[in-house]
Amino acid sequence: MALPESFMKKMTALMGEDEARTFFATYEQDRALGLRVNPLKIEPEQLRALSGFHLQPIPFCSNGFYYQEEDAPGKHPYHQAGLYYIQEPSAMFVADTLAPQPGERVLDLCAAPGGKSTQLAARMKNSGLLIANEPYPKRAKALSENIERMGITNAVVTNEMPERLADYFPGYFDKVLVDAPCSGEGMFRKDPEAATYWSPAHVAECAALQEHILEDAYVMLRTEGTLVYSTCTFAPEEDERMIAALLKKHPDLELLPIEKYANVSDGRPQWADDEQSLTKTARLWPHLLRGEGHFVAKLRKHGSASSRKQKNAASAKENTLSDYRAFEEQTLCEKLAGSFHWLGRQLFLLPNACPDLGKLKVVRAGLHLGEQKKNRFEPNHALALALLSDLFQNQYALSASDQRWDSYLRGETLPLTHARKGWTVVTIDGYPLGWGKAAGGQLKNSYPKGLRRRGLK
Ligand SMILES: C[S@@+](CC[C@H](N)C(=O)[O-])C[C@H]1O[C@@H](n2cnc3c(N)ncnc32)[C@H](O)[C@@H]1O
Repeated sequence: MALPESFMKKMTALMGEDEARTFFATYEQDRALGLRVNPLKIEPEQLRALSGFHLQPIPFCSNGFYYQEEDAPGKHPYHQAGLYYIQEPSAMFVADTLAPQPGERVLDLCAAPGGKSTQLAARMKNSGLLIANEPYPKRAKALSENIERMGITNAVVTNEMPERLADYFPGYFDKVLVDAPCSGEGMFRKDPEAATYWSPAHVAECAALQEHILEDAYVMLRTEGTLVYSTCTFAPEEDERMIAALLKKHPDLELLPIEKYANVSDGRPQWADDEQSLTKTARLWPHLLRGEGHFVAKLRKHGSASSRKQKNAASAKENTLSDYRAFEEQTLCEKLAGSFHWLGRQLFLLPNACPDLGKLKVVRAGLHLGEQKKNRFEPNHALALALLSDLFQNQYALSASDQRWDSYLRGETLPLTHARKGWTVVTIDGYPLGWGKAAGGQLKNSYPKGLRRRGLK
């Protein structure tokens, strides 16, 4: 592929001719394709056995696998069931570096379309609070759909600028990820268009934006909290130099070592201020491993953090839940417990100890249970995707070898062989795909209109 000339000159000056030649040669090779198995729903061996995909472990990411183009996992109904997330292999290294634990408060500040958020939530085992934020509304919607598909229940998706969140959540988070908007040099193979709008000026603009975002992230970190900063670019201005400047500005930040294995490399201090501790940062290079370019830095904040007293979000009163409870009794095998919360007529089950979300623009608040209609409750798609199939009383079982799944995902009505009525979950080899409503010998299709046929044929 054609690379911008000034990019090639710059990389040659940085790397030296020999390394630059090997590096540029990767642009003539096919990129590696990756998917990450969703441990909230399935184990890798089960997926391999069920799907027949040609999966090979990605050595630098737990649950990450290379697949072959012919597997076409994006067109498979298991994708719609949230059994995996298709993700660039090197990008999978980042969330494991932050390593969030169940029960923690975690912020993913630049989160769309959700590769890293869904990986963080899986590591948190749906326990604790993940705020997944994206300032662009359309991208926030895509993020929210991916959170839903993967069956994540502990995430609040917000659509805010970082500075507004920083006013709201000073000193609040145990862990913060800034997967920054960047000049994308590491993705030229995946997204050749990115190479066409590359320029030195764009690198400088990105660096200026990243500096602001990092400042807001710093404010939101509690004392002894951990920050991970990542980009998918090679530009030192956005990588080592960004971290060198951040450390100078905030001497209470400590750069932490990142464990390097499987050809993940050290950052390059000689491209910044020669501060040797920058070797603790990590670089993933396409000529050294099977994946695109990435940079990752991990830091701890030792200084004090100002904080704001946070109220918890108000719980709905039980007497407002009667239609939901009637639906639950007829449809689910268990009563759901926790903090129920109304946003207008939409009912959510909030993550534990969810803060009051006040005037923030919230796209999703935990598990979206459904909508209050006149005298009845209608379930949301998210509820079907968040529970395991044995928690639903009525199931319509499909298999990947039976093309009726295609009709279902296209929004068609399915025939029934029994007279049972009511909300029914449609499954694919035992994994929920969505809702249907049984009546008059048919299963009416409730697969969301906006998702129909997406990624299919
Ligand atoms: C590298 S992408 C994030 C990818 C995502 N973390 C994932 O793994 O799927 C950077 C994101 O930052 C968003 N962004 C752009 N400007 C921003 C800003 N000022 N503050 C926060 N995020 C911003 C972009 O819209 C984009 O979705």
